[in-house]
Amino acid sequence: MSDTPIRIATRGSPLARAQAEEVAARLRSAHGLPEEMTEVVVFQTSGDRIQDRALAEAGGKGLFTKELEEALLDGRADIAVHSAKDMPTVLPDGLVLTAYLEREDVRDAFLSRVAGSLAELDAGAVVGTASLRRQALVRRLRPDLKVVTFRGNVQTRLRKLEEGEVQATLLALAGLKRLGAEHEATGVLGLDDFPPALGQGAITVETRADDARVIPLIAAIDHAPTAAALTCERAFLAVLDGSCRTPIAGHAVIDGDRLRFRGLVLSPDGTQEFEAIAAGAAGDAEAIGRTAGEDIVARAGTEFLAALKALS
Ligand SMILES: NCc1[nH]cc(CCC(=O)O)c1CC(=O)O
Repeated sequence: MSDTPIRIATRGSPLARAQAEEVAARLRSAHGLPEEMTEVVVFQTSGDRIQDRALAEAGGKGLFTKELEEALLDGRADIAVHSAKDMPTVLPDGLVLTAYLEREDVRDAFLSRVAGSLAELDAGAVVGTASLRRQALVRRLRPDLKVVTFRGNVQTRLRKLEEGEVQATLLALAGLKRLGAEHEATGVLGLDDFPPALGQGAITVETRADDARVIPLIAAIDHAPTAAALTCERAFLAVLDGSCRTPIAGHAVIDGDRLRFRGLVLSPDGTQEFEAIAAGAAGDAEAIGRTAGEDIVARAGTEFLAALKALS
């Protein structure tokens, strides 16, 4: 191997940097590389610049990845580290997802200073979240709450919670854990009531498709069960993801060589939902996800899905 460092592109948020450092550390330990062989390079993305509106309004998917992918394509970086949840289902030509690290807890955390759980919030209490999935799931469980769009990094959100701007918010437990801020969670939401976003809790590594030096190095840190789960979830999303305005949730679980999947599409107000449950061999991950997506399209009808698109 040449002794040129592997340049690792990341966003600048504390969570993104922590994830990039984790990939760097795993790469060094998998291959016995010295510290100076990995170099984390920070890029600002549009998603980081836009702070005043819901991301779906600003263009949705791709906002956290585009600038990192441009850096890969023009050779300013060798790999890009992303939250799998933020990855569009279609990548630019010439780029591939080469590895997934072992998945963290996929569940959402409930954070509040005034209630121990979503069920304990007073009627009319304000819940802040920018995620259409979380908005729809909250409304489905508690139509009496007031749901508002709420952005910013974890620190900003905690401050707004402290100042009483909202009575509760929801965040991925995985992100809190990676930031060493798990203690900020008031509680953890159950998977039945609160299925995660496709890809939640998983870190993925993107490379150039023709990078013969880096691809074998990255492949060594891939976690096969996580990769199978994510292949299923991304296939499901690819069928349904006509619009980033679609509240959509789902989760594949690998148990030995078996895969179980549950996917859900909701109306934004949480009153309508379409669920698909599927299982099969882990080796058929992609087909299971795709079939589950097609099953929902068939039942929900293009009309329901088109109505969601029309919202954007
Ligand atoms: N959309 C932002 C984003 N992308 C990934 C995570 C958390 C970490 C993960 O799911 O792996 C978050 C923040 C959140 O949803 O709380």
